[in-house]
Amino acid sequence: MTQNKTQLDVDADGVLTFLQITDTHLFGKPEGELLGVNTRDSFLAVMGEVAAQKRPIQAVLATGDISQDHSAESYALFAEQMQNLTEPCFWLPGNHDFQPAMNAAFEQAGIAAAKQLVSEYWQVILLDTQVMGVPHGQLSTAQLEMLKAALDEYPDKYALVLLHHHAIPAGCAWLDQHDLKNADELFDLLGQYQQVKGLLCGHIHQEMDQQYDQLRLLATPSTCIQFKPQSDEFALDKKGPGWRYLALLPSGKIDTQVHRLNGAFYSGDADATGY
Ligand SMILES: Nc1ncnc2c1ncn2[C@@H]1O[C@@H]2COP(=O)(O)O[C@H]2[C@H]1O
Ligand SMILES: [Fe+2]
Repeated sequence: MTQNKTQLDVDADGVLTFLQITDTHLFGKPEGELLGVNTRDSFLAVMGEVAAQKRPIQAVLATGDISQDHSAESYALFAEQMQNLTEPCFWLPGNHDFQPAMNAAFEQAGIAAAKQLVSEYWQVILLDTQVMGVPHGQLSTAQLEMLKAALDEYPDKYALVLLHHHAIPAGCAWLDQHDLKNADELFDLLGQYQQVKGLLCGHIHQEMDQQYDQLRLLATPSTCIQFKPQSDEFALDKKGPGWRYLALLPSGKIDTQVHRLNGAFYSGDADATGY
C-alpha cells in the first residue's frame, strides 16, 4: 500500500482516459529558451491545442523534466496551466527536476501528490527514477518495493507503470547512456505480474511504441525540443512539440495516440550540439 493513493472514476464505457504532458523544461523567466525554443511559448501552444481538442480525460499525467532551471516560478507556471483544467494532474520527477521546489509548488497549487491511481479495471503507478545531478535514472529499493506492494495489492487490476527514464534503448547512442540503469531489475519484477500491461515514460523527446514480452513500452515527445531518432550524435528533430492521449480499456487494451504541433514554429537550433 503506498502512502499516496487515490481513486479515479472510469467514464460511461468503463474507460480511463489520460492526457500525458512531459519534458516541458520550463524556466522561471517568460523569455527562457532551450536551444532556441521558448519553452513557455511551446508549452502554452500545446495546452491551447489540447483545450481546442476538447478530448474528455479523467486526469493529466506529467512525467518529468517539468523545469529546466529548478525555479519555483517554473513549477508555478506549470501548475497554473493544470489549474485551468477541471481534471486532476498527477506527476513524477525527471532528472532536471528539483523535487523540493516541485513538491512545494504543486502542493501550494493543490496538485495531488498521489503516486498510485486506482480505478475499476486499472491502476496506474508513478515512479521516481531521479538520481540528483546526473541525466540517467535509477529505481531505488524503496521505489521497487512500492511498485511490488501496489501490484500485490491489486492482482485483479491491469497496471500501467509510469517513470521518466526509458528502460530500453531508444536507438540514439548519445541518449541511451542516460537510460534507466537498473531496467533489468524492473523487468525482473514486472515479469512476475501478468497484470502489468505497459510502461510509459518521457525523457527521450521522441515517440516510442514497442512491445517487449507482455509489456507495451511507450515514450512521448516533449512539449518543446525534439531529439532526432536513430541518431548516435546529439541532433534536434524538426518535428513539432507533442503530447499523448491514452485510453485504458476494461479489456486490458491500451489505445493511445501522439499529437504534435506543426514543427515549423518550435524546431530549435538545427546545429545545436547539446545542453
Ligand atoms: N550532446 C549531448 N551529449 C550527451 N548528453 C547530452 C547532450 N546534450 C544534452 N545531454 C543530456 O542528455 C539528456 C537527455 O534529455 P534531458 O532533457 O533529460 O537532459 C539531457 C542532458 O542532460
Ligand atoms: Fe530527462
